[in-house]
Amino acid sequence: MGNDKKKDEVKGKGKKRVDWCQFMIGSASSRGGSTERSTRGSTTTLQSDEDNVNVVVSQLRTRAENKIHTYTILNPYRVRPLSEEERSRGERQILEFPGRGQVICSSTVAGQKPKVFSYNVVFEPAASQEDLVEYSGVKRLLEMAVEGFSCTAFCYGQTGSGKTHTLTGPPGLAQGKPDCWRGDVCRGNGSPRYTRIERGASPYSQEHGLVVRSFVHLFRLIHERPESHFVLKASFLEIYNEKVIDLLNPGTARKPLQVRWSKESRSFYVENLFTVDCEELDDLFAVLEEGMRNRAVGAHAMNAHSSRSHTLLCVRVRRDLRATGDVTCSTHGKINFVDLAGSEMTKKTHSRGKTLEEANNINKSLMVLGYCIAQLSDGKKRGHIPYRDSKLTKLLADSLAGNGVTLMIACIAPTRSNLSETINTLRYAARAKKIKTKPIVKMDARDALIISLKREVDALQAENEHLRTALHVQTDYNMDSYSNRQRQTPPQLEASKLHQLPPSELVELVQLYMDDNSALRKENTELFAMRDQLLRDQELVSRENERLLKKLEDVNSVCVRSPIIPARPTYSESGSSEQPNIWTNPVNSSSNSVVSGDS
Ligand SMILES: Nc1ncnc2c1ncn2[C@@H]1O[C@H](COP(=O)(O)OP(=O)(O)OP(=O)(O)O)[C@@H](O)[C@H]1O
Repeated sequence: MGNDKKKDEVKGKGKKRVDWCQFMIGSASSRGGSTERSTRGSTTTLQSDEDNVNVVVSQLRTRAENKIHTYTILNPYRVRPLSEEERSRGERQILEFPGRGQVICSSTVAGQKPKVFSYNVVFEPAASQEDLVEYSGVKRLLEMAVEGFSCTAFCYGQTGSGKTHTLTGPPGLAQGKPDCWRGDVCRGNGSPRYTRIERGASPYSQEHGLVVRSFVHLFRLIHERPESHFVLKASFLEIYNEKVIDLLNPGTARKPLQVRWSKESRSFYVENLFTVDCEELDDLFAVLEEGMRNRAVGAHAMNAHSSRSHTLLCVRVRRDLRATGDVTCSTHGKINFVDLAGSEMTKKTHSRGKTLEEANNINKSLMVLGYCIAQLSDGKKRGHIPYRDSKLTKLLADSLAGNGVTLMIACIAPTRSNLSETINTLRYAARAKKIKTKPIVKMDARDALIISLKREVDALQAENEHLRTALHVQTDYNMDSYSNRQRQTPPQLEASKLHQLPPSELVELVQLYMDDNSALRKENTELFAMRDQLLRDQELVSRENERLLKKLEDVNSVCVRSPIIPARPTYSESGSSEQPNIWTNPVNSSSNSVVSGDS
């Protein structure tokens, strides 16, 4: 009851935004052509050749969809522009972008060589939020979530490097107009530096980040699949000082939620986390708005609106679709958006008191994440992975090494004063690039079983059709041969007339019955032998069918999304004698040999 009221409260907050959402959808699609300009045009904001980007995305497509089961984590990185404050201090951008996904960090020590890092996708300071959505691979991630994969997009990097900006835009945008901050105390912690965002109408903004744009794209994908029924549920939590707090139910700040291990799904989950059914795009916006308003934000020397917690916004996508015939199955995909709190050098941020405690907790959990990434990326001597050492790594375990697909966006600041943190982030990213995950579609065990049984039944029906055809020919032939060659059916007499027959005719009749009986017994033995032979043949056919079905499934799974191969293999037409028919019973020849043996 309380939950329902809360759901209505959260969802109701998004309702008045209908115009904004519709406008967003219209605007986003109408702007589709302009992205080309930003990658190829004179400004060259996205510093990577398009082919490179496409290679990344198509690798993801081929591997995940064809269930080849290894996938390298995508990790583009984004360099934020110099801030006004940095400019006023006379700081300069020290990163160079020579092209082909390279970034050069000039050394601060005289005579030392500059460090060169190389990536698939680099977003230079002038890259727009739209570029990020178009070329980071997040659209592909959303498609995969709709198809039933577990996907995660997260931003990491030092404090003030632009993680929150990349995910949700400038401070306050996801909740209302930017820069509409008040001096309210957030979450009653007594610190005047903690601010609460004033709500207000938020018109469409170019500054909206990955999350809002992803929501719009997600709904577009759903509308493009009218054959399926979708159910979306969203949750939003934060990990603040190693405590899990439900951002849609901030009362949990007093009684943090527990992270538990599920034996069934073999992953960690948050107990009693509030989830909201999202039937409309507005509902998702409402979840984002509510969560962003409740998250812990603070100020320190390096960022006036610094996130003091890690947040995880999860949208679960259940898809009910007709699998084969009248069987419906459900896939369970999800997309997580994770905004990590930034690593901090407390000397630089001048953290004290509460901010210092937060910084220590943030740094500790990021250090555990770093260990996990280092272990996972070391393919050969992969040892114990310390997921259990922090709440963050417990909740990201599945994204990092499980059955998920992950996009890690490394955010970096361009100035000399941040060089050592920048190099750390780039090293982190280089390690993360080596991690492999094994994406699989999540499906109900019951649904998966029904589908496989249905397939088996279809295959057996086809097989039986073959066998029935083959058996008809043999049975008719054999019955004919018996009646022609061996059996002389005795005349049918009524029992009452038997005693009227003369003894000689009676002897003859008994003889006839004895012959017929022995012929039938012989026929019976031969039919049994034939039945055994057919059972053996059937066994062979079944095995062959199983093999062919497996092959067919393999071929199908390889072809199903390939742009060059038709979605389904074309079976050879019945009239064509050149190509072997995939359904031809390979044991026909052995069945025939039974027949020829008999004749
Ligand atoms: N690409 C960008 N374009 C314009 N401004 C940006 C960009 N990236 C970041 N900024 C600005 O830089 C400031 C710091 O960014 P942001 O708060 O997103 O950093 P952060 O990495 O999330 O920091 P923290 O870890 O402390 O939360 C913000 O004012 C933000 O609007």
